[in-house]
Amino acid sequence: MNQAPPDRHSPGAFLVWGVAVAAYLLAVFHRSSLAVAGLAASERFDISASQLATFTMLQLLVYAGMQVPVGLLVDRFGPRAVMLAGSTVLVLAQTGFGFANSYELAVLARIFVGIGDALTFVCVLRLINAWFAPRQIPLITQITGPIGQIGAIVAAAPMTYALGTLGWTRSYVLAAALSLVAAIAVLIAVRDEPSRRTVRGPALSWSNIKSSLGASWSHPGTRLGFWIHFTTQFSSNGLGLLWGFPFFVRGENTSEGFANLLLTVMVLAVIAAGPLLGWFVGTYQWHRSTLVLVLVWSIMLAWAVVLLWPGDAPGWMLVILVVVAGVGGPASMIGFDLGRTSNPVERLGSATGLINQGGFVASLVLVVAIGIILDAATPGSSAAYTPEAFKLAMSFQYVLWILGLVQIWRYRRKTRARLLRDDPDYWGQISGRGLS
Ligand SMILES: N[C@@H](Cc1c[nH]cn1)C(=O)NCC(=O)O
Repeated sequence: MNQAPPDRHSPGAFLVWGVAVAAYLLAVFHRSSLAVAGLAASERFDISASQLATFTMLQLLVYAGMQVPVGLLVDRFGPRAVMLAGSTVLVLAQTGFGFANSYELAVLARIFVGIGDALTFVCVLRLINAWFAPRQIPLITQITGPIGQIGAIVAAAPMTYALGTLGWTRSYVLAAALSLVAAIAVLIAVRDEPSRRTVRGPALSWSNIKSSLGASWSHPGTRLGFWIHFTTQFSSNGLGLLWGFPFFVRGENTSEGFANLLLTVMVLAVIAAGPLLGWFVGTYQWHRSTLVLVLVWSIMLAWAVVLLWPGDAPGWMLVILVVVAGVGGPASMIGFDLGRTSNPVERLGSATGLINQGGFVASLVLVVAIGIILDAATPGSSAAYTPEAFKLAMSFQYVLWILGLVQIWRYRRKTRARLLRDDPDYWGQISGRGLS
């Protein structure tokens, strides 16, 4: 007889989750710790703006490229071991970045920051699945994403202060020390499952890898998760990671102070929206992708108003834009919920890794495309980009949205059909509350 799923989390779940989320928050902190150090980095390594942007692009590239291997590692060695490796790599990489005295060494260190960062998030989701009851998982997952994003805020002011008072090397070594504390906490407090400190999956042979990835990817729910992640988060990532500040200041003629305020409001919207979306996803499972469609249309509409506004869009409209675009961040977490309900727990790592590539690939394409369009639309080698060039560059987002929406539409139909085929009673079990 099938056992009913537990209704409550296991004892100790919040301790394990708290430590894992702290390690993830620190990973986001390291990911973002260069954003405020741009000027100091330019001076230290004697580099141009495009060399500086290379750091961000490389980090995104490494992060996205690592997701599938990381997912496989989590399924093989369990989240505890992989998370421990992630925190350790971050300690070494940030220390290396602190001592790097050439651009090449700094790039190498940043690549390892990307690797350590990539090793963390998939583990957190796997731990949530092992420790919480199925009905709690959507909410806890949705809260996790935004809490992690607080790392980006924490990176801003304290890092600026540390760089100003302690100098480059000591600031980055101090930042590295935080992840050393996280590594020790993971070692002591995290267990892969309530009943076992460590779990081990099948050996990583080619045939196992092929069958695990093949099985995850062939389920339309994993693909739907990928395209949801792809379509929802690139707009806020593009603004937050690189282009938001220059777009507001040069493209919309705001003051620098207001541009910073807009980026802060965006992070606050991310944090506030997480629990609301978590509640919705947990309550209306059947309507997960409908919510995503409505949110993506809203983001597209807000951008259309700003880009088509004659002259500069008013400040209040820019506030609406960052709030609506910001909600896309937590909305991308819905992709992971699709991965969860479409894959058995032994394949959750690889499914999560596949899905998590989506948003970061889209963000990378956007960040690069905006740079290329800005350069092409600006005469000579000048970096004095005009508002018109910015409007054209930001319009590139519609290419990604249209591609993403078509794929979401296709795979949501297939996912619904597959879930009902696998379990004809699925609708009966969740009706009134909700599918994809
Ligand atoms: N979508 C993000 C998380 C998020 C939640 N709210 C805003 N952003 C995501 O994919 N996270 C993975 C990671 O490593 O950060």
